[in-house]
Amino acid sequence: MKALHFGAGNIGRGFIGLLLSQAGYEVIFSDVNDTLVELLQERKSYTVRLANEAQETFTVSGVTAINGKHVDEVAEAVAQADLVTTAVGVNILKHIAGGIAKGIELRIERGAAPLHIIACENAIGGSTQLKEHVYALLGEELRTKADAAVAFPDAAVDRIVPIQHNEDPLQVTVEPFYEWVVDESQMMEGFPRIAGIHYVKHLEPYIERKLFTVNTGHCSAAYLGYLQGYATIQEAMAHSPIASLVRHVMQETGSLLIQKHGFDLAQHEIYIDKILQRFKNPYLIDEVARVGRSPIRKLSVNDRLVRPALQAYELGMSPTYLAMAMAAAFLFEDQGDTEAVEIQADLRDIGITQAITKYTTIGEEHPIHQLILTHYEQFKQTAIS
Ligand SMILES: NC(=O)C1=CN([C@@H]2O[C@H](COP(=O)(O)OP(=O)(O)OC[C@H]3O[C@@H](n4cnc5c(N)ncnc54)[C@H](O)[C@@H]3O)[C@@H](O)[C@H]2O)C=CC1
Ligand SMILES: O=P(O)(O)OC[C@H]1O[C@](O)(CO)[C@@H](O)[C@@H]1O
Repeated sequence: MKALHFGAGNIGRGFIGLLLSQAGYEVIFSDVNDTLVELLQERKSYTVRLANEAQETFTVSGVTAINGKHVDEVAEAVAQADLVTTAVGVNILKHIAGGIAKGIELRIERGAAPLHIIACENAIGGSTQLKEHVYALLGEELRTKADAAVAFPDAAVDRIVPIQHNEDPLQVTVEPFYEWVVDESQMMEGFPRIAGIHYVKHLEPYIERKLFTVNTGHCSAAYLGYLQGYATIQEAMAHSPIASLVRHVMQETGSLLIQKHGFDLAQHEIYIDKILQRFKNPYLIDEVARVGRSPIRKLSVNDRLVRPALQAYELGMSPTYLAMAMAAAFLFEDQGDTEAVEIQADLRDIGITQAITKYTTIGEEHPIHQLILTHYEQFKQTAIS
């Protein structure tokens, strides 16, 4: 069985590629990074190390790669695959849609078996978003045929894999924990289950619990850590006022999740505690710049800060800690991050009031807008204590 995975980066090699290989798939990566592609083609294997005391190491073998810049090669790989997965970044999905659309066309011409395409990105409805990009490239007749031949089940993926600075560019160090949840209600009948994936009938509670706890908490630690001058999440979380604020943010989203999805309070506290420990993992060095990356995406209406804040507000809560995290996001500067640079330019040109509305969609009349503004002004005056 062949799995074509888009994105031979940290999650691609350190999580999805590893799990699919262990489940018996021959993994073919598609990437636009020539070095990664050439090394995978040459060596056909790489190692994954667990970030714990034992430093257990796995060798993933029988893998190869194709260059994602060669669309016809990508299309042929899609046509021959038994499964397609992605971990390229949600903003990149539109760039891989062309090869996937051509591949689907080939599959339909050849009468190939049905295919599942699973986007493993930090986003609500990642596979659905990919489907929209792909379908936009197919004519009406092909779209109708694709409905019967291809499914795009949404997924939630959780494993912390920092940016790597290893001598061997293919080696990847990952935290021991992982969770991959797939919406089986969007799958086609008779598709073989993959060991290691948790299939659920309703994904929303799982993706919201993960995105609004792990990702909300993590980016809060990054933005607060940045304000305090820390370079890594481990350093930021060792500063107890930051660790305490991050817990408050997660408890705020926790109240929402418990009320909305009926999670058990005690179990959710345990979930939060475990995640705080994962952030502090002393065997990983996770840069604030990575975890805070793409602040425009992270401040957007359907992402980890604004979405839970608006939902909490609708349920009668005042999301003050989420507003604090958003305020900190507006102060995040990184010359290497085009989104952070764009926000800072807008702050100079249009000011914070209009920037809040522009990036979060939360208008000046909304109480959350005022909360963000208040925290922003406070952060500009005083350090976190
Ligand atoms: N690193 C982590 O801990 C986690 C990341 N994620 C999500 O996984 C996705 C990937 O994240 P990372 O692995 O950290 O990023 P990464 O930057 O390490 O990997 C992304 C890979 O995609 C490749 N790529 C870019 N454009 C491409 C294209 N057109 N075709 C094929 N490949 C292309 C890049 O060259 C890179 O190798 C993101 O959506 C992220 O939010 C989800 C859970 C955990
Ligand atoms: O990949 P993104 O969405 O930029 O955000 C980084 C996030 O990815 C993760 O590494 C894994 O979900 C989180 O630790 C972190 O919040």
